[in-house]
Amino acid sequence: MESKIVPVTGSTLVCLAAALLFLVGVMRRCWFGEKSLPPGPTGWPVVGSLYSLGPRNIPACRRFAALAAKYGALMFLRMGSRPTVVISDSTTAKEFFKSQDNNFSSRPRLATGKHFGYDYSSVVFSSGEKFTEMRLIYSAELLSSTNVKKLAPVRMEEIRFLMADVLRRSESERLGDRPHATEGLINITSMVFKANLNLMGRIIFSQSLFGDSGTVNATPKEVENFKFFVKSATRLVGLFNVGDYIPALRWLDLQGVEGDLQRLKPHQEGLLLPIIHQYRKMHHSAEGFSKQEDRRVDFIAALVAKYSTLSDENIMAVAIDLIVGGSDSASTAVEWGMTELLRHPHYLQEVQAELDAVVGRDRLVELSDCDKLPFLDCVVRETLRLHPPSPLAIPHYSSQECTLGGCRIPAKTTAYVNIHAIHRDPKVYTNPNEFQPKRFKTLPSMQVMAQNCESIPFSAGRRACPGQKFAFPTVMLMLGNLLQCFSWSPPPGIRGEDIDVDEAPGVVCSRLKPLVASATPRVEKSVILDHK
Ligand code: HEM
Repeated sequence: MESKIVPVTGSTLVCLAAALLFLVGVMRRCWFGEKSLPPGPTGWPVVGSLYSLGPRNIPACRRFAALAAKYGALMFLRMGSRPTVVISDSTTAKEFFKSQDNNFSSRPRLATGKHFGYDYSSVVFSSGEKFTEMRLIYSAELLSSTNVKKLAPVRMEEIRFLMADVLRRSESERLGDRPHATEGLINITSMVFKANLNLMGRIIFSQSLFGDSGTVNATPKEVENFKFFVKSATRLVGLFNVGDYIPALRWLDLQGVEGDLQRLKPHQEGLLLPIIHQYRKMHHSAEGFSKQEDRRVDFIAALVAKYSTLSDENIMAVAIDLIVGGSDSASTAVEWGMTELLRHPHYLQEVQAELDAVVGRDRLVELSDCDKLPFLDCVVRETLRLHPPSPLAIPHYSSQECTLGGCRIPAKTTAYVNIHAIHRDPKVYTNPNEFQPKRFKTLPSMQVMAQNCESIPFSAGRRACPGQKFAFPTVMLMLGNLLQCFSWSPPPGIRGEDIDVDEAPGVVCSRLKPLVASATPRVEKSVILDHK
């Protein structure tokens, strides 16, 4: 019989090579007992599972949770060319933070870290020695227990400004100053965001960006540009930028992310650079900072005075970390707290009854009251459980191959801790999708639940939020004072339970649409306005 010679084409070679690779893989596993990767979607060549995640208008934490329901609490997928694991329950999270905390304490290098983190030098975006150095500076100069105590009066002042703002607005509503009914409503989302941004501005460079507290040396245009920068930065940090996951496509900048990042640079630097230069000049002047009373809790002043090795860019990077990360997450928590209380008026009344009993109506709620307000504490914990502001934390990145849940995780894997999924685990929480603050009356303390990774709104391990000690009371005090000073009701014609809970897609999971409501003062004006 005549033997047929099959011509060797390019595609035959590719098939042969693929078969050979597969065989080698199987043999390695047989001979060396190599563990397999965690289960997960197969994905496509080049794009991996990037486009299998579902509609982009749904927050990524929900898309990952839907996939985890199919593949399990430890899931492996390729986001473009990046190997990625997603952790979706407390058992796996506990193992992750216990056995792999060091290994996964880096951050993947994404375009936002290059631009906002000035070449990955900020706390949020840095890895390795730079991260250790920056975290130490944070602890020493800003977020230690002593410093957090020093910041309390500044926070109280900004909370008072917020109450005064709401009061003014509610009065103009009642006096019918506004031609359209909706114009007089309180836009809780924007007012609380403004208050938190002002608070972070005060802490970082002694200036508020809105209103008249502090001393703004920048021109109104520079301030406007900076506000625009903060809003845009939050949006950009929240995107899955295709160029980060498929490096070959980076130059195409399909979503325009790199372009936007470049364009924002003058906006962010227009305000920050002159402040840093002014501080450097003051530091070298004969008077130094000693006579600048109002700068005593100012973070940039401390960095300029004590860390001469930090460049202007390093300092801008940490300022941006704090402004973008600190203001948006805390205001998101307050807006969700108000949303749920408006949806559940009996809880709103219960908090107000507790405030009346403990604080009374002739002063504002202060930090020293927080320990005596157990129901308000439950409301804040339940809000952070059901609506964690950073539901996927910030991606972690491994340096070495390791084992997790009995599976092999390759080196250089990106890890997402799905806090949203962990907080809705029916094994830990009954009716996990419902807002039931009372559940925390019987559940263990916040510390114990954090150690067990059952309640981790601030994440856990080495990269856990360093702002927690400041942020939790901030949320409690903003919410407490909004409820103490005002009676709240949904906009006319809308029932509480009909207020939507639609989420914006992004790293910080805020409301999709701003929360608006009617407010009527329930304390004398003087309680808010007359302050010695
Ligand atoms: C309710 C408010 C807040 C929540 C829920 C929150 C939550 C988080 C979460 C989940 C992370 C990621 C941790 C990880 O990657 O595993 C984080 C990181 C961070 N947060 Fe917060 N945060 C809040 C407020 C603040 C405030 C007020 C500040 C500053 C004063 C702050 C500063 C930071 C910084 C600098 C990081 C990066 C830490 C690192 O990369 O090592 N946060 N936060």
